[in-house]
Amino acid sequence: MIEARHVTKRYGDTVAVDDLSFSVRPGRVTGFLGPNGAGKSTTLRMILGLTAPSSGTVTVDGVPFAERRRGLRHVGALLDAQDVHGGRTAAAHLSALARGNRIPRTRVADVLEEVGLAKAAGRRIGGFSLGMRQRLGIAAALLGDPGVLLFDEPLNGLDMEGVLWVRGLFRRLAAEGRTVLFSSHMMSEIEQSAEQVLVIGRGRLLADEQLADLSRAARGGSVVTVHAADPAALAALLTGEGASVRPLSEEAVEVSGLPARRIGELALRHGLALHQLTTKASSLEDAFLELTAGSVEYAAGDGRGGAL
Ligand SMILES: Nc1ncnc2c1ncn2[C@@H]1O[C@H](COP(=O)(O)OP(=O)(O)OP(=O)(O)O)[C@@H](O)[C@H]1O
Repeated sequence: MIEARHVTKRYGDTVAVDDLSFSVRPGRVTGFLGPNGAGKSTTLRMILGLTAPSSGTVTVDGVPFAERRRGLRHVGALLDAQDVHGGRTAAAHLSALARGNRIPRTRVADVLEEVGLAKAAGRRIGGFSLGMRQRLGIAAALLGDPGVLLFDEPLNGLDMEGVLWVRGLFRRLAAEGRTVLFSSHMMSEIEQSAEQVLVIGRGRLLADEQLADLSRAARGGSVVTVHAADPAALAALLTGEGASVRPLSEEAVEVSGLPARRIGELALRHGLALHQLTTKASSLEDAFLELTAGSVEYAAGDGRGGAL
């Protein structure tokens, strides 16, 4: 369990993290979502004790992480895949980490196999692609068989096969009862991989919800385009049911406030022929943009954009 309580981090005049409180529970994958500069990396660094909060507390299983000896056995993390010694081989890099944390050497071969780098064990990291470095970073996080895992933008640089592999790995780690937290600035990545989502913007918590709830809320706000034989009659019917209806053409209307299924059922009951029903896609992305747009408004006037 990771717990942040009223955590604030200031860099001079910049408030990178602003009174943030949340809990990340074991047994499920939690996505940490926010636009560039929202404060995700700073928060992850504070969880790991690499950056001290200006105020507030962050604990892992009740204890500030910096107070734990042999930390890798408790928390595994991938922060920056590029931050490795290029002259070392993959195996030497992991062996050094294992030594420093009193982790059995046999784990090195195990984790290299796990991330698909067994054949590259003896190659220098300097020649690794970004995707290979991400895999090596994930191997380092897994090395101590920790109960808590943190990943900063773990899907960067991975090809489709790599992305699918990471998703499967996260699900398995969570199913084993571990706490898994990963950051991304893309709702689409979170949507495919996480069950719980923490959304931050400008260092503030904007949402802490199960993805299914966020999805339901977003769907409630979705828009359905309906092509019908008699759009005027359909508009009158749906307006009477509380929907907002906007004509699009002679054949089509745009409906908000009712899901496609209900529109279809109402039309059937009143003998109105429908030719097409289309719910506007990527409504979760819209929900995210709406949430973070509010955070930009909150901090308007300092000249920094909040766009993705
Ligand atoms: N060491 C530092 N010194 C000064 N400002 C910093 C430092 N680290 C982060 N910041 C500032 O804090 C804010 C949050 O940055 P952070 O890197 O945590 O965001 P992020 O959500 O991880 O963004 P990204 O997705 O771009 O990595 C930014 O305005 C950033 O410029």
